[in-house]
Amino acid sequence: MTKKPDTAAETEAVDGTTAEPVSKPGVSRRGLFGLIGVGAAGVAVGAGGGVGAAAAVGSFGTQGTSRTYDFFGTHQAGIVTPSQDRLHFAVYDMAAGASPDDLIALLQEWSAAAARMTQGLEVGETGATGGSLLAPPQDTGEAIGLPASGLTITIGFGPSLFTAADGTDRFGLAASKPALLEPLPRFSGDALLPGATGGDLCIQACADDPQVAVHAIRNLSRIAFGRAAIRWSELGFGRTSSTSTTQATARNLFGFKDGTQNVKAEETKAVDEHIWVGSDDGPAWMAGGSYLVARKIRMIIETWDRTQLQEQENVIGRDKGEGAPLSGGTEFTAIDFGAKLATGDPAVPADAHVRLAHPDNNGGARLLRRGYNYVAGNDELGRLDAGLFFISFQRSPEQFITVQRSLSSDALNEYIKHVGSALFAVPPGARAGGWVGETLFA
Ligand SMILES: C=CC1=C(C)c2cc3[nH]c(cc4nc(cc5[nH]c(cc1n2)c(C)c5CCC(=O)O)C(CCC(=O)O)=C4C)c(C)c3C=C
Ligand SMILES: [Fe+2]
Repeated sequence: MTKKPDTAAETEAVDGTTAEPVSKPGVSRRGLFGLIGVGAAGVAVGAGGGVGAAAAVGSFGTQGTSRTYDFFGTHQAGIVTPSQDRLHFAVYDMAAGASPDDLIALLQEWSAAAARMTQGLEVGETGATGGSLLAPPQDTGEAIGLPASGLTITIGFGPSLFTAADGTDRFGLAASKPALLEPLPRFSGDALLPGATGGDLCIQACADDPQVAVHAIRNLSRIAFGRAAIRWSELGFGRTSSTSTTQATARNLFGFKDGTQNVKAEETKAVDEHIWVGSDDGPAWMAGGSYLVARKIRMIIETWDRTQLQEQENVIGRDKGEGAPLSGGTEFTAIDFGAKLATGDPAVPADAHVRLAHPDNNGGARLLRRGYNYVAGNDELGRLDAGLFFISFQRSPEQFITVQRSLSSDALNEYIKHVGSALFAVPPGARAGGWVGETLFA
């Protein structure tokens, strides 16, 4: 298997934010911390500011894994940022009795810690080992020696943060709730589990090193202690979408190229039209933000693996090797939905996934998909508990709802089961030194 090299680190920013991918060889937490500790002259370490210092690197080497993305910017990083290899996605519920001030303080502390971790710095000034021997360290320490690894941290607000299930306005936010921020409707075939559904807040941590992503969620959860606790979380590997034309298309667990027709960061007009909330969309605090849909989709791997190749290709509507549409051409050839086989049947079947998901079939709706594979061992029958942790960003939840409704007759449904679901409003990025959610509380 050959893969195009990932050149994102060498390209200019595709994020539409200040979150430029910057390759900084040789910068690791241990090295930075050492430099900070001795007050190294000329080394800028402001929150979100990169540090250009040479130091020992962790076990993952320098190239590719040392890239950094600014936490601060017009939009939050982790949306049009070239999708990293790994995900740790965590959903939190606020503690019973938590006050509006607790929520504000939490968002401020999360933002400050995120700004440091995304630059490859430890949480807190004294980090994992520089503080008092009589106090718990500020940082948990498992990322010492590891570079930033392209870490992005993206924070979102669930419907229940604004109005609890019992109608309570716990944080005085009910009047600020976006009209469309409601739990997603029930879709045909949904088999949702409470342990992978809903929640007050989400954090999407993506990185090219799983330990860096897990370290981020662990430390943010630790900061939340007493104010919010994890409701459910998911680990993902092997990005199933490319979000930049600089990236090769990856494959999902069914072995198909996934993300070919994704919205890509370089399509700036499409990104503005389909992904970022506009200033006239309302509410004002969401301008520059987006909506995140998470769907945990179990894939019935064993059934799929016993299915003929031709059937697999008909289900998707593309060939398995090249990823080309069944109407002909190569991977990026536009699909010709009118093309017919010699038999007179459509080349791309009426119930093929790509036909039903295509914007032409959905009033022009497009999504920025940013999902990951997951494998959580096996079930009691020895079947893989595996699938796609689907994430999409869109300007309005309606875009996802339209496409998902269209997929009710998808041939793929025989091989998948939606077991988790959540929707979050992702506010715009924070100004330098500010915090995510500041516009909501302004
Ligand atoms: C509601 C949105 C979508 C869900 C849920 C979804 C699940 C899902 N998809 C695949 C595999 C593929 N999807 C592909 C394309 C594709 N999928 C969606 C949306 C959802 N997919 C869209 C909008 C598109 C693009 C359609 C187009 O414009 O042509 C493809 C083809 C390659 C590609 O273009 O990305 C594959 C393969 C699985 C396995 C899955 C659930 C487990
Ligand atoms: Fe799909």
